[in-house]
This record gives sequence, C-alpha cells and structure tokens, in this order.
Amino acid sequence: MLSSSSTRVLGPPAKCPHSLLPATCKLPLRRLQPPAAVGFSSKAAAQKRKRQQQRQRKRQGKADDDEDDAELTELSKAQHVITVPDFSPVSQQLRDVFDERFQDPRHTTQERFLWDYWYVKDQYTLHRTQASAYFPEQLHSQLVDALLEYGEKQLGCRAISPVWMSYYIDGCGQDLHCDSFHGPFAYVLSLTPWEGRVFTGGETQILQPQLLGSFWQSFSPGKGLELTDLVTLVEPRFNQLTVFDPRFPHGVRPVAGTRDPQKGRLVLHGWFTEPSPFFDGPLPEEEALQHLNAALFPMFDQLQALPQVTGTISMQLRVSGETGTVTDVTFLADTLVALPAAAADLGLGSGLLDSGTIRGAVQHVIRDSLMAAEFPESEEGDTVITLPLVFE
Ligand SMILES: O=C(O)CCC(=O)C(=O)O
Ligand SMILES: [Fe+2]
Repeated sequence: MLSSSSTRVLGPPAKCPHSLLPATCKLPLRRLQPPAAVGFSSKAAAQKRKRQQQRQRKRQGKADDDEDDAELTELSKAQHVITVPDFSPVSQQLRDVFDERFQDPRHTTQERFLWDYWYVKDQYTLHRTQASAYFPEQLHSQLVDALLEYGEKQLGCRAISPVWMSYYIDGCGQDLHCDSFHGPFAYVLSLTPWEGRVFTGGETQILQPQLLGSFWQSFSPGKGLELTDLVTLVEPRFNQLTVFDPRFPHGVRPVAGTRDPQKGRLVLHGWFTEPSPFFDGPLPEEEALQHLNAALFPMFDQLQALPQVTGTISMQLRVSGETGTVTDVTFLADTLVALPAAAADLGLGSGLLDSGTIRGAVQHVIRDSLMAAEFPESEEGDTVITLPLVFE
C-alpha cells in the first residue's frame, strides 16, 4: 500500500553536494539498527547458540536439519549492483515530455529555463534539474510511486530523496565519488535510448569489490589489469533501473560525440532512504512491529558475538494468518561486507575468516531468529514484511 508520494520524498541531508530542496515531511523513523557488531565468536559461544536454536526449533516442532557446516554457508550472495530492465511504463511518458520541450530550440517556453549546469572542477559536469519541478505533478507522482513501491518491497526502504534528472552531452561526466550518506542504495533510471546512441561513454562505472578488500590477496604481478577488470560498467539502457551500493567508488564515464540534449545521456537518479520495516497485509503495523522487535533484540545480541560486517541486508518474511508463525524468510537485497581483518586482529583462526563464512554466519543468525518470531493470528490472511537491517 502506498500513501501519497509527497510524504515519502525526503529532502537531501545537509552535507549533500546536490542540496537544493528544503526537507519535506518525514515518516517517523523506526529504523531497526543493530549496534555495530564487535567481538568474535568463540567455538563455545557458537555451540551454545546452536543448542539454543535447536531447543527453540524443537519447541516449535520444526525439524532439526542444520548441520554444522551448513550453518556457515552463505544464504544469499552480496549484490552491489542490481539491474531491473523494463522498470516502468512511466519512463516513456517522461521521455516524451523531455523530447517535446527540446523539440524546437527556437520556441521559447518557461520550461526551457529549468536547467542547472552543474560544474565542479575535476568532479561533476552535467546539466541537472529536479524531476518535481520539471514534470507535470501527476506524472511525477507516478514516477515516485513506482520507485517507492520498488524500494519498499525489494529493499525495505520507505522513502526516496528528491529525484534528479540529468542530461550529459559532450564533455559531461562524473568522476569517482562515494555518496552513501544519502541512503543505503543509489539508483539510476535511464531515459536514454541506448541502442541507437551516437555518443561514447555514459556508462555508470563502479569499482569492483575485489579492489576494496582483498586486492593484494588476489593480485598477480604477472597478469595485467584493464578497465573492465577494475570497474563494473553498467550501460544505462532505456527504462532500466540500476540500483547500487553508493559506498563503492563510482562515476559516469565521460560522454563524447553529441551536443544535442535529445541525443545525449538522460537519466533520473537519486537514493532510496529510510530503511525501516514495511508491512503488507492485515496485521496492524504497530502490533506487528512489537512482535518483530521481540525477535530482533535477542538476535542483535547474537550478532554482537560475530565478526563485524557493514552494509544493509533486507529480508522478506511471510507471516501465516492462520498460525501467526513465520513460514518463509527470503533474502532480497544484500550489500553486507565482512571485515575479516577485524576478526583476525581478535585472534580468530584463519579458517573462519573468509568473508563468505562471516556473511554466512550472520545470515544464519538472522534467518533463524526471524523464523522463530511469533505474531498474532489473523483471519484475513498472511502478512508480508520487508525488513532491512543496517550494519554500520
Ligand atoms: O548517473 C549515474 O550513473 C550515477 C549518478 C551518481 O552517481 C550521482 O548522481 O551521484
Ligand atoms: Fe553517486
């Protein structure tokens, strides 16, 4: 269920280099944020936890099918870039408005003066505007609703920052930067007819994960590396939504080959913000939240005992209306990065230290804790909860 889009678009934080609009109405913040996990898991602590979980599962009549090794296997893979082709039919309508306004360069209308040439030496060169100022209100609301629906259901983010629209012609681009202070996920929705383009460049480029943690472990002096070994290039295909982890250094490859705005790179971009649980179904939100919290507090204690991870992981829980139990937990978005070095400093054995094992241990604690949550029954059917957890 989506409420009016205007209440879910949040103004940029003070330190935002894109700052422009005053902050609009905020939803009450109910972010469930575990304290940064510190310490390490001793074998005894892990065994105790396992015994507790076994008892819990027995009490619930669930089969005890977890093997020791399985408990450390990753339940989802980290995804620092997600692409969603054919995102929404609204993209074509937005593109049509842009084309109509640029159609006749000799015809002067008010809307032609809505653009800001944003130039920060050696960093940002592009033409930008706010989608809310540029598009008719109803069309803008449709765009915001489509983004919010994706954010709520797939990421557990309940708001977005004001949507930017930018076009890139000859000489435009963005140099490497990180902008995670806006929110845990950045997005780019392309309005560029990519196939027939006349320019070069224009891909979103994102540094690859192996450069940021374990570069020297995988480095081989006898093997050369080139651009595509170092960065992930994401082509902004028309109507593709690209969602990425803005903690990764990223930018836009310089565009060259056209000075015509209609033939350049055109994108809508911004951030998904306000990670907090989203409830879809008959359970009243406040009540469901209380029951969720009851399962989360012991989980945070268990997570404290594991090596540190940072990032966001979002889960979908299905709560049975008939029994009030959780029948399914699936992982949706996952940008968790393990910090094995922190665990090594704490003297953990090397076998436990690879990032997959740490991520796996964290995911198992999360899944098992959520499967053990109990909610009120509801005759009106199941409730689906999207739950994001932010590790800082
Ligand atoms: O347009 C893109 O591909 C990336 C945009 C971006 O990183 C930003 O606006 O901060
Ligand atoms: Fe960015």
